[in-house]
Amino acid sequence: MPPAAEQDDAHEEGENQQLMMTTTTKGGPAPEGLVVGSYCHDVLIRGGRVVGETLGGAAAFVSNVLDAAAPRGEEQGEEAPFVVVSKVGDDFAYASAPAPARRPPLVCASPTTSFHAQFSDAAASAHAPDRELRLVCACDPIYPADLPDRRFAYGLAVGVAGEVLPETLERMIRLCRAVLVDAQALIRAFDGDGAVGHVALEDTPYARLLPRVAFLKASSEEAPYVGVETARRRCCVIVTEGRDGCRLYWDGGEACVAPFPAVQVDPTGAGDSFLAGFAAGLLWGLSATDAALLGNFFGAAAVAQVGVPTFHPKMLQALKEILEENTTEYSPCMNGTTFSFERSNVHHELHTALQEVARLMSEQQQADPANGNGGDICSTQELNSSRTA
Ligand SMILES: Nc1ncnc2c1ncn2[C@@H]1O[C@H](COP(=O)(O)OP(=O)(O)OP(=O)(O)O)[C@@H](O)[C@H]1O
Ligand SMILES: O[C@H]1[C@H](O)[C@@H](O)[C@H](O)[C@@H](O)[C@H]1O
Repeated sequence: MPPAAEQDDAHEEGENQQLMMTTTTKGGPAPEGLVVGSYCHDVLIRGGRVVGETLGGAAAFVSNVLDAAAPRGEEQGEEAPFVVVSKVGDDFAYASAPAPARRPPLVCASPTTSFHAQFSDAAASAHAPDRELRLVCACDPIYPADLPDRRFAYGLAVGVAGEVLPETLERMIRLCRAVLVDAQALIRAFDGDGAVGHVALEDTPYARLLPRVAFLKASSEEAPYVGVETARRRCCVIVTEGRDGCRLYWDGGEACVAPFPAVQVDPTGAGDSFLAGFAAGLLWGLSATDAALLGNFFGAAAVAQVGVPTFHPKMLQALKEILEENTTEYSPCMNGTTFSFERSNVHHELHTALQEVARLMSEQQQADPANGNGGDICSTQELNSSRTA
């Protein structure tokens, strides 16, 4: 007997089933998500010296943003409805940090995934890599059997060290109606020293799954390995462009979405926070191009703080009001067989309102940089030399 959640797979195959997501009227339960990818240890190094140690892993940044911005139904209490499947070792140092404390990882015999991020002293340009990453330890992969045996409205595949296996992504696609994937989960390769490189997506076993993925996000560094022109015929591709914002490419159209201003102190987690903000925007019922504004908003918020950012409750309240004003139903753009991609008539208003919140947030951080440091041990001052305008 197949697991309960897979019993009706047979009739769904060939129906592009993950593009089907029912509309939920506001006031009803908000759609539940599945986030797959491991938390990790990030060691930040500059000039041969450790300048910070922080919680990392896309799952940590993603949980943080979904908790801040995903809609939640009145009955669903304080926490946004999503499950995280993540693996760490018993050396994991951040079990009591908010994201892992709320959604604890599976603890296994291998050590926690750990990255050394080497920051260059040269001022980062918008697209050049501003750090070199080296994988120092890799925890166990996440297997299909590690995923819960039930259905989810949406899934986020956000591995950092190849832990989301092709068969795990395939199972996510079966369990979730819409799957959003970070290309870094699919195309990273590590040399003998752990240095992070990339392989062409087309040469990986993930390529055949693309037509069943809703959105694929890649950084501008990863985009050439994704092959945007081929990939956009299979799913919507979003390329993030650092302080220049992002671009969306779908079959038949594309859009450029403006960034928000930020004083960058640590670029880590910008892409992760972008993807979660984008997913939250879709969940609120925005079109993909409008949802990318929320992605850019959270990407900018991420770079302004070291490690997983903290958000001021007043900022979150303002954001909720803006989203409630500009949307009518959860996920109406995910019904039927097509997403809505185009810029809508709320785009401009949404951008202006979010810009005002971003401005207040940035003023607050400038006035009290300790606020923005989220309690991490890395000195903002030390990383400030990588500031971008
Ligand atoms: N300096 C910045 N100013 C404003 N917004 C930024 C800045 N850097 C990044 N962002 C926002 O964050 C998004 C993601 O950034 P980026 O393209 O650098 O991702 P990334 O390279 O995948 O990041 P990471 O691997 O560190 O998570 C951008 O599309 C943009 O919206
Ligand atoms: O914590 C970070 C973050 O999740 C980044 O997005 C990823 O590129 C790094 O590998 C990871 O260490």
